[in-house]
Amino acid sequence: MTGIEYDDFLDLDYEPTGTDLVCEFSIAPASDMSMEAAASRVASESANGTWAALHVDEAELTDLSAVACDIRENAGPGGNVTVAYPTDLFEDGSMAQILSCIAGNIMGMKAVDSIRLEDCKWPETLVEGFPGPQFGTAVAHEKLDAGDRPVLATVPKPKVGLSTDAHVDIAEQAWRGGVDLLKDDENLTDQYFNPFEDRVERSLSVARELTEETGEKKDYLVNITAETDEMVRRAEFVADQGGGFIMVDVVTAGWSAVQTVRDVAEKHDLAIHAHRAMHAAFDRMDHHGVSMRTLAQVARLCGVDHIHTGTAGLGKLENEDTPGINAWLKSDLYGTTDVLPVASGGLHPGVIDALIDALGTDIAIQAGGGIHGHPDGTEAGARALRQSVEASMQGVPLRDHADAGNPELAAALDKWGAETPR
Ligand SMILES: O=C(O)[C@H](O)COP(=O)(O)O
Ligand SMILES: [Mg+2]
Repeated sequence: MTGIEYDDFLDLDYEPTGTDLVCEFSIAPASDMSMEAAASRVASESANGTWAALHVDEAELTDLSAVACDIRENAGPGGNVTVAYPTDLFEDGSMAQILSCIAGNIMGMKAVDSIRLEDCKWPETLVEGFPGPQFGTAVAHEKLDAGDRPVLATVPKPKVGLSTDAHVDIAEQAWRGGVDLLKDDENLTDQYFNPFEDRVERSLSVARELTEETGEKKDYLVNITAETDEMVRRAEFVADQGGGFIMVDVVTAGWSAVQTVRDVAEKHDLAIHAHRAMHAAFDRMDHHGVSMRTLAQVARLCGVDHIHTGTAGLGKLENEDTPGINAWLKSDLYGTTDVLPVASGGLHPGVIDALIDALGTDIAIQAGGGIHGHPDGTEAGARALRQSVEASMQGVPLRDHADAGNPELAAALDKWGAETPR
């Protein structure tokens, strides 16, 4: 018999192996607990331990213990802890099971006042169990005609309440003005004022007309978010109607549902746009929860092609490490396809130069209010966005480009300047 106790989960001499999943946590221990005591409890509870010392017949047990192997204390309370998990702890290809370990019970333990999962280093053996994205950044030329510029998208506003007629009319103007993609908002799914099937059928029919008219491929990020079987049905409907993209609210729908949709997407050659509504419930507090960086990693493994990663502080959302997250999404991960990061939330033509400076051109830019709030309407707003992208890519100051025969950009700059909205 062997006794398994909390101390067994702490080994500061342990070097993680190439098959360990290595997680970085920031931890504030409970006031009566040392960092070592809190770290060993975190490693224990997230792997195979519990609060009581256990007496187990070693012959009957596969050792799946995690190891708290590095502790860096901060000047203030708490610090960072590295925990290494053996791959065998995890079920192949089950994101739900992985998260129930590394971001499960430990988030609420008394042993820590707060705990945040900051980052993960994923071993190849775990990554191989997931499909990863099908298209990633390649959507810009494989499914669209964006070339080297950012992919441009717009969400009709108000986000809900528009009739299908109004929705399709706005879509037509936006496509004609120069965006590549119409996008549903995160809370527009299948409501009576704008039913799913009618909206999809009519919008995609207009997308085909505008593709013909403009010579640029136009498509639609259709929000299929619903109960999982219904999402599958909606994805199939989009494919039947000739659409190339589906959108899922990945956090509210759940990662297992995303995994199911990923399989269906492959059968129908659909790219997946991930909206992250509710992410901030996990990642907004810098001392507790799960970082957006980690959520983005999870999304890439589960196989989304695009994901929202913020606006580097230039839009309406809280500033976050958008450049760092985007770099991870495009980094080498044992040959896994990359992900196209989406900048969205309070963007308008007057901030596009700064956005491209911060994030480069290999992104999607979504502007809702920043297009439809243009003084001359949606089509002018879309033109202004496109002109702003052109200027930024040529290194021409936005005002100079506006004055050089781009009145739509001039009107947008007169209205918004370079403000970052709140
Ligand atoms: O879903 C989104 O990303 C938004 O609806 C952003 O809208 P906005 O561009 O008007 O802020
Ligand atoms: Mg939205």
